[in-house]
Amino acid sequence: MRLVIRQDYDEVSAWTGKLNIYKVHPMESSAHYIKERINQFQPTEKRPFVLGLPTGSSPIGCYHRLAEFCKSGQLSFRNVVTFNMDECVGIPRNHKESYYSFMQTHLFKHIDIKPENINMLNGNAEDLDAECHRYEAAMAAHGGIELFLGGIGPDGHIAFNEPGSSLTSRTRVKTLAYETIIANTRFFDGDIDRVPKLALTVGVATFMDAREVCIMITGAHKSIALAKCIEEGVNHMWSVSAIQMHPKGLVVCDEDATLELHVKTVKYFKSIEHVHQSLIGQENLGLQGQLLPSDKVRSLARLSNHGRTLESEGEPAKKKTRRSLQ
Ligand SMILES: N[C@@H]1[C@@H](O)[C@H](O)[C@@H](COP(=O)(O)O)O[C@@H]1O
Repeated sequence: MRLVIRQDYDEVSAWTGKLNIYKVHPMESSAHYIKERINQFQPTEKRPFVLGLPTGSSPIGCYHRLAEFCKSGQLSFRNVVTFNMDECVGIPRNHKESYYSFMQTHLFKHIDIKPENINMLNGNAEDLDAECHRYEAAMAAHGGIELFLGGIGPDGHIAFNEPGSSLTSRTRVKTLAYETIIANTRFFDGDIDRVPKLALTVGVATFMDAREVCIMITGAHKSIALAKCIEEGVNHMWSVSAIQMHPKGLVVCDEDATLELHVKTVKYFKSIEHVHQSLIGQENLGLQGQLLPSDKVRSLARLSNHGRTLESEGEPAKKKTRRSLQ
């Protein structure tokens, strides 16, 4: 799993062009990352790129940047098929707080996606269980999800997989946690009676089945969840922690979200990114395709080893060990 740390929400959403202290390659932040993935895939009508999408405040900046890419001709959604991860039960589709409306407002009406390529769960279906089965079958019929983008709640849930959700869960009807219902009153004029208590959601296993997953985590209020996700074991009480089992998992977070991580963990992932960029993003380091000079590699290695004794420039390890034993 990779952890990419950006300065703030804007940098997590989309690289803005300004350099941060780590001078990291633009494609690493969410919108650029998605653009690169879709463009590299070279989707066609017969072989579309299948993208999983979340709602919430976390992806809004990323969606706006994707729309800009589309307008400027750097990206097209013509051969992209999308599957949203969840939907509330019992809210009319055109209600301003339905996830359908959210997606129209923030992404779909600004891009060139074909309406028939948009897949969303129907929270008003007569048979909700059958609707969930239909959704799983539709994803499978498209060969599965290529890249699933996600956000999390402060309690570490992905989609609506509230704490205690089975890590093998599939798309299903879910009762929302009291905290989530309270959090959602902000969308319903503070009136708890109007807040949906049920939702349809992809399962943890549905999400993790994607060939690649990318989770955006911003804000100090999600820092405990990030620490649980990164530094502790896989645990159904923090469903996002299942990402540890994913062969291609990426978490993009801001500095605020790292508050509860060990300094050592933050330094470790930053140093890994340095080395990674030295191999794939040379232009940002001013290197035109050649490998980093050895002194740079040595100083990066020192960083990534958290201060453990390392051979220093030109000095054999043996000599250093002897000296430190004296
Ligand atoms: N079902 C959604 C999740 O998919 C989302 O990740 C979470 C956090 O939302 P936000 O990004 O606004 O913090 O809210 C809801 O619970």
